[in-house]
Amino acid sequence: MTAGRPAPREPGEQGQTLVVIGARGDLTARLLLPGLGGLVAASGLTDLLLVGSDRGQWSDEEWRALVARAFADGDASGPAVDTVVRNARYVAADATDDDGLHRLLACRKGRLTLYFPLPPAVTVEACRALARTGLPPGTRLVLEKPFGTDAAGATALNELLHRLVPEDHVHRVDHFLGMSTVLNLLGVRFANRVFEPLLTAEHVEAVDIVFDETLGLEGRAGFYDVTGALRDMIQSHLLQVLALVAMLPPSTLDQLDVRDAKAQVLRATRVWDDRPGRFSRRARYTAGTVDGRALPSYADEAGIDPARGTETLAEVVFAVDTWRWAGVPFRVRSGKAIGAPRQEVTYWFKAPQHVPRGLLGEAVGNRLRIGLGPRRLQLEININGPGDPSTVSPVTLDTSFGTGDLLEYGEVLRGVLEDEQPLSVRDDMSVESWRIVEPVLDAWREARVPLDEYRAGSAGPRGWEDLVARRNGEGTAPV
Ligand SMILES: O=P(O)(O)OC[C@H]1O[C@@H](O)[C@H](O)[C@@H](O)[C@@H]1O
Repeated sequence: MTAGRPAPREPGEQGQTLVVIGARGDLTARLLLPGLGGLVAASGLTDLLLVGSDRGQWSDEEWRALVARAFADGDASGPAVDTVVRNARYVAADATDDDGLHRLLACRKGRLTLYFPLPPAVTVEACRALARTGLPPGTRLVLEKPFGTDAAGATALNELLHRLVPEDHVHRVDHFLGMSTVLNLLGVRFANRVFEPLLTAEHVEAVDIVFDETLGLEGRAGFYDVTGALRDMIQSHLLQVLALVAMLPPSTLDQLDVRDAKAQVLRATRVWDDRPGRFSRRARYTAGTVDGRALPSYADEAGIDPARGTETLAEVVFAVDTWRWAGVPFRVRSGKAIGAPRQEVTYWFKAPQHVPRGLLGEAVGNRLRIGLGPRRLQLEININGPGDPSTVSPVTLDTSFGTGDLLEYGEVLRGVLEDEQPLSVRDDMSVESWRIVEPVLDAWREARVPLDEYRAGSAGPRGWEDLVARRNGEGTAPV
């Protein structure tokens, strides 16, 4: 998506420094560095100083060994990769403390990018400390979700960030926006005359955005138990996907055009009928087996407070109040520890308005399914099968997407290092996403929606076989 052009520089700048604050955290080794390794290998980026920083004492050698392992995990090799590993440095520092920050800032060469793969409260503390110490001109800040914990928190965080750097130097990372299939939504929708004119309320009955996973808690109790599926997945990644699924065709792929089009969708999005008590569901898993792995009940996982009632599966129906989508339910769901999980966007087309009398068989409404994993596109249509030519039955046209050259984090980091922002979440969107889900969080806090249960490895709670359907604002029958 990005053009591969060199990032603009401040006068006199040479090279760039990427400081990963929280370098010894899980996300750094598992996702960030493998993605960065692929990017370094693909772009031949040798003038990058990669600085790891964390509270604990560590040597440069220990950091370099971690970087080398993670780059190898991302299948990255070659001279540029070796150079970046060889030059990498580690600085022991507490990023919420002025002395630590001074030590960190002193090691930079060229343009500075500070990456915070940290919990929101620590990121805020670090930004407050940066506001005291000051930042070299041209510094870029990179944040991981969640961006605040509610709309007021996101607004306050944005104000704090804007005291440090202008908005166009802030990258709010959402790695779903680096997924090749998510990026493919743009190609599928806007490069095909046969799809885009039909993706409107006139022809589409409902849109589903589902991202269920086999993964359970995976040792992330500290983060997940105060977050839950609604905040972890729907408020962030899936509302970003919804914006791409529903946005008007942008004039160009420039960040301004794409982000304006997405922001317009988010501003128009609200819980269906403004009734979160009715148009949302939540559940959590009990003990079971997923992919041959035995999982304990969520409530029995180490570090969990069962009384908190955190959901591991959430479903919400949204309306997008625009001419194009008026009356079309967007059913968004994400769950953990789901057997045979679905990860896809589905446009459900209305039935044909007239099927000629005499045509036999069952003409089903067409479906366009865009797989987020596995990456494929399926179009369900009606044709006549073998035998009577006037008898129709459904068939599926099925094709795979090409994979991207880079891992998701590599794609996102390319935007960061090349100073392009179409894949990052703009300040206004970070607040809108909270505004959209807050009525659901309130309804759940007030116990207006029961917390259901489902066995780990099952498809979800009994009675949830179909997504919540919303027709004329009533009923729970499938569309
Ligand atoms: O499938 P991916 O790329 O790992 O993305 C899903 C993950 O996305 C993360 O942002 C969530 O915090 C995780 O809970 C989730 O498992």
